[in-house]
Amino acid sequence: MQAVLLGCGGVGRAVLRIATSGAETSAFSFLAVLDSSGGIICDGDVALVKAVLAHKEAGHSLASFTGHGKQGLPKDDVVAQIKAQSLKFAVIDTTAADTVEELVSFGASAVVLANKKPVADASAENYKKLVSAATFRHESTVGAGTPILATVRRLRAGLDNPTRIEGCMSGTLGFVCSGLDTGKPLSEVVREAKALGYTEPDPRDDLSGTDVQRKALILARSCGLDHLEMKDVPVEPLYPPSMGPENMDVDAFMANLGSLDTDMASRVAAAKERGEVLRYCGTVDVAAGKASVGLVAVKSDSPLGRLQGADNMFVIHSSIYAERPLVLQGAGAGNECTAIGVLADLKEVI
Ligand SMILES: NC(=O)C1=CN([C@@H]2O[C@H](COP(=O)(O)OP(=O)(O)OC[C@H]3O[C@@H](n4cnc5c(N)ncnc54)[C@H](OP(=O)(O)O)[C@@H]3O)[C@@H](O)[C@H]2O)C=CC1
Ligand SMILES: N[C@@H](CC=O)C(=O)O
Repeated sequence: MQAVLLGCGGVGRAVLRIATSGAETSAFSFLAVLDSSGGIICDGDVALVKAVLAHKEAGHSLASFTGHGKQGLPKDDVVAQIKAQSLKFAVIDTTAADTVEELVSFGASAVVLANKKPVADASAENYKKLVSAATFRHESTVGAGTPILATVRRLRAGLDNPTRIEGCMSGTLGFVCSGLDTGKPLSEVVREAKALGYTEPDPRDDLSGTDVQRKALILARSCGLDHLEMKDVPVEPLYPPSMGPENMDVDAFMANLGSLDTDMASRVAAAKERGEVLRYCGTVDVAAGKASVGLVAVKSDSPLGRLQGADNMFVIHSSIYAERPLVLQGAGAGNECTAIGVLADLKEVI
């Protein structure tokens, strides 16, 4: 089965780079690649996919691509050509857009997501439809390549349903919080996280807690709490409403970040006096049917307090893992580790 890649930004390009490098280029075959401008029908031609990747890496849009006898097409034309071929294919979503209807309209046999929005922003009813419409994998939506959803799936398959999962689920906020521990200002660590490809395209998705809220909801739904929706997961933003998307664009937000430095530094200093550090945590209480996320102070020498950089940590409690929980720790953000999760999902569904 071939794959249609929707989205060719940091993560999408890493997917193409890894899939087309090394000896195993035949393991993954791309039918088409699309960005926000349009797309290219690749029909499994690895040399063409590499040329498309180079074109995107040079900062161009796919609509402007020409080469290998192909040229960029409007998205509707790409979709029409894919449908005309009547092939079985998987669609991979590495956009950060609201793609739920688009995904269903592709008529793919399988759906693989790095994009959280189709699963988390969907109503409980649409979530159930999406999950049942095609073979469905979304490992990279939580923990990037760290296999938390596969772990939950395996526990549930073995009838050891998680009762509670808590931990740090944001690479950006992990990086930010451990940077604050070292005395760096908030504005500096957020800029670093953005440059490293950890943040969402709009870093406010991270700093508002919304990205963690989405992950906690996805995790909750994967634990069987599929009645929960975003509004049911309380969240704590790290910036005031005056800096929200309705009041300024991303560049203005980044330029204004320094105004948050002093307040955050005093919260960090107050925690330090108690031997604590700040961590942005999420909790899914399966037994109580609830999930929540927010900034908490934890002991510096606790497992969450010792977490560094963009690592995530998930502490899973279940009947079997009651006395000593199952702990999963690993990179929680980054284009390459996310792409690995996407490719592993793709391998499972093709
Ligand atoms: N970075 C990370 O560590 C992780 C990211 N993710 C998720 O992966 C997704 C991608 O992140 P990232 O690569 O950093 O984002 P980018 O902004 O770098 O890339 C997004 C891509 O999607 C394209 N795009 C936007 N809208 C559409 C659309 N409607 N149809 C087709 N293509 C579209 C953009 O097109 P154009 O190039 O024309 O702008 C761009 O190529 C996000 O949803 C993020 O939450 C998940 C786990 C970890
Ligand atoms: N912006 C997200 C990327 C992965 O989901 C994060 O920082 O965790």
